[in-house]
Amino acid sequence: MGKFDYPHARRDETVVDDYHGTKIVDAYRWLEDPDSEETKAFVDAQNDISKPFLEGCPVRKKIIDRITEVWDYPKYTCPSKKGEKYYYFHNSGLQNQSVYYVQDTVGGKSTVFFDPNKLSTEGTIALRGHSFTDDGSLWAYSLSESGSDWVTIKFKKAPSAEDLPDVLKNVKFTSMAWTPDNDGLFYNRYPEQDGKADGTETTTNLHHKLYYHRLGTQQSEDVLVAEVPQHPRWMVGAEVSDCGGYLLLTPREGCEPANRLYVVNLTQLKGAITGKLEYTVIVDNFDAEYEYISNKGSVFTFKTNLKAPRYKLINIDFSKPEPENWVTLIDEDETAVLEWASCVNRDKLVLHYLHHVKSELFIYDYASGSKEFQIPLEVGSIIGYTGDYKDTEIFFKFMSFLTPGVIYQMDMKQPYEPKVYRTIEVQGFDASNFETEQKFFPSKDGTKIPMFIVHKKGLQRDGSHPVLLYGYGGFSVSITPSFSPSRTVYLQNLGGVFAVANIRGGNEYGDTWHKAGTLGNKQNGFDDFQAAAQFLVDSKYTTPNKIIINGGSNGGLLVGACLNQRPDLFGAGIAQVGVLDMLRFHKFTIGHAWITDYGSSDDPKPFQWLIKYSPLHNIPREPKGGQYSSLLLMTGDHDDRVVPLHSLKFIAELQHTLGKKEGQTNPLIIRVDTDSGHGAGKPTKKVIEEIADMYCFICQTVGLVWTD
Ligand SMILES: O=C([C@@H]1CCCN1C(=O)CCCN1C(=O)NC(c2ccccc2)(c2ccccc2)C1=O)N1CCCC1
Repeated sequence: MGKFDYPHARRDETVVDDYHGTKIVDAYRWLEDPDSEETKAFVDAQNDISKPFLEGCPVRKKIIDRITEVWDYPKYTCPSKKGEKYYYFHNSGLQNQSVYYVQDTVGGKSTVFFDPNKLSTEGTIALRGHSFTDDGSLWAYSLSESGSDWVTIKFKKAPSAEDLPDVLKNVKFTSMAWTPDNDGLFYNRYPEQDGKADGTETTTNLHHKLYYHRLGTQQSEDVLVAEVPQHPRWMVGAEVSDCGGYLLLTPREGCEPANRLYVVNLTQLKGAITGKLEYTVIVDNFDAEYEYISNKGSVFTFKTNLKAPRYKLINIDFSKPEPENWVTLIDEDETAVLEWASCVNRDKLVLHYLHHVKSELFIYDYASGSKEFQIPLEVGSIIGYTGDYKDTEIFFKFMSFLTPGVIYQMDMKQPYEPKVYRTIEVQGFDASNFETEQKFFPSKDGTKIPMFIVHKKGLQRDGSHPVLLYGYGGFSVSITPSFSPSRTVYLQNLGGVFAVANIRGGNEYGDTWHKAGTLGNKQNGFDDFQAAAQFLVDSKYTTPNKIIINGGSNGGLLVGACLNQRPDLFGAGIAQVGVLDMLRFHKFTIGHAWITDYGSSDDPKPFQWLIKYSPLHNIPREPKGGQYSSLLLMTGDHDDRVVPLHSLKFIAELQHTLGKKEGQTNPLIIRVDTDSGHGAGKPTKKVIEEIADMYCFICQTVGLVWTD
């Protein structure tokens, strides 16, 4: 590998911050301005290096053609009943966005209800959220452009799909809760801000507010119904109860599984909604999360982690809301984590548990909280579910590393008999040639960590195989088995082994597991991931120079931190839309919401945690093993979840520190895509291009060999 002639980037070492007495230089602070000519020139210069390198892959065309071929299979979601009709999303294979269909009966003739592909030539306008009225006669939907978190809410009649003229702008992280009379919708928006609000800006998002929009009026007439001016970071979620009688307000401060709980009795709300809503306080602390499931009159059921880190269901009677009157309906399980619950047919509950990272699905009697039935499942994940408190049927979608998808239908009457409604198939992929193992390995502190390993059957454990090791490790996000068509190309044609380490910080074993990978414990997750790699080496799957670590978002931080700490353990890393400047992340867009997992450098103790692992501030001058691993950073110009400046500053610092060293022959490059964001809603064309570039990168750095 020839050495790279990295672009020159101005270093301004006069930019020095004082963190509680510690001086920290921030030499690439100027890269925090996405609109400066200097930053744009830096991005172009970086793409001028990465693009030729990625396109130089000798098997690039084979990779693109095979990923495209294997991707081109029909995809479906579970049908869901709204009013008298059934709706489902379907992608014929390579459509940039899935299309929303409506039909009279399940499996009957269907027509297009909404096709986002018609809204833009490149498919960069995506459906981000949507909400039907309880009777299915109206549909509110939110659209995002180029991957930004900013959305525009629009409305249609259902099932006719006739457009309504209402348009709501400046909306982000929004609830969409209809009032029972279909009069209007509760939604969230931020105050107007100076400058751009298209996803390329870095402006911080504060003062999330709840408004009520009456259908048929202008947004300027919308009523501000709730705000928390004294807590600008708080976000005010809202939900209307199944019965339509209550509005639940659930303020949160960021991403912690914890919220306050206020309630408004909508039936007592005389006349129209004209101003701030009077609410009753049920919970006024962040000790736990309370997620609404359903209610019977004033008795409300919530999923909570209150003294139950693996979650449980409780009943709160709003006529006597004091905690001493709260009743546990379904207690916390000793090992499995309650992930979600749903009321169906008014008298049943469907509960989804994660048991050693595998899905379990149960039917409970709502009134008594007694378990009635366990739905038999293969080893894998339930990744889709539809059901309604007033309907008698449910649909659920099963997926695993080697199962593209199976949708089941089940009626809520005994004897419970789930029936296969639809099997999703991928032409040319024969799952019987592969196998999935689940292993448990000890981390640095002895904690047992689960890991899934997927590979061709009959694999010789001779240390010769490349391993793509994926991780996340934060924000109570569990990484469960899922099918990826492009991964079959890596397994089949590149002879790779794929592994997912369920490191601490996720929700795999409940909130204890989450907390064990956050704040002052964040290094536990990095230790877990490094131990995963060591386990794969010791078990003779691979050798360090054949391990590629990959993660996105918080997983991008994982990759950056682990490469800094153990460049000798990893041949390559791919960090997508990563959080890499841990001292300044909270200053941009919604970054302040992550303080719940990371802490803030504004406070002395969290500063001490952060400075120890922040990727930007811990690049090794003399990397263990002789050189830094091959690194590909990926980001997009409209990523306003994790702003691109993280990746720009990190690659600049890396190339400055290591790029000129004789021994640094591994590439240190970045790919900055345009009209692209954090990931949600990314058009299929861009998804395939991104994955192809990733495979081209690992082919050329770790030395994968293509076999047809
Ligand atoms: O993107 C992220 C993290 C991961 C999970 C969502 N997220 C976010 O940054 C989501 C940002 C907006 N947001 C909150 O700050 N709280 C959420 C929420 C979402 C998921 C989990 C917990 C809270 C919320 C607000 C109001 C009502 C309901 C929910 C929400 O949507 N990161 C990027 C890098 C580090 C973390």
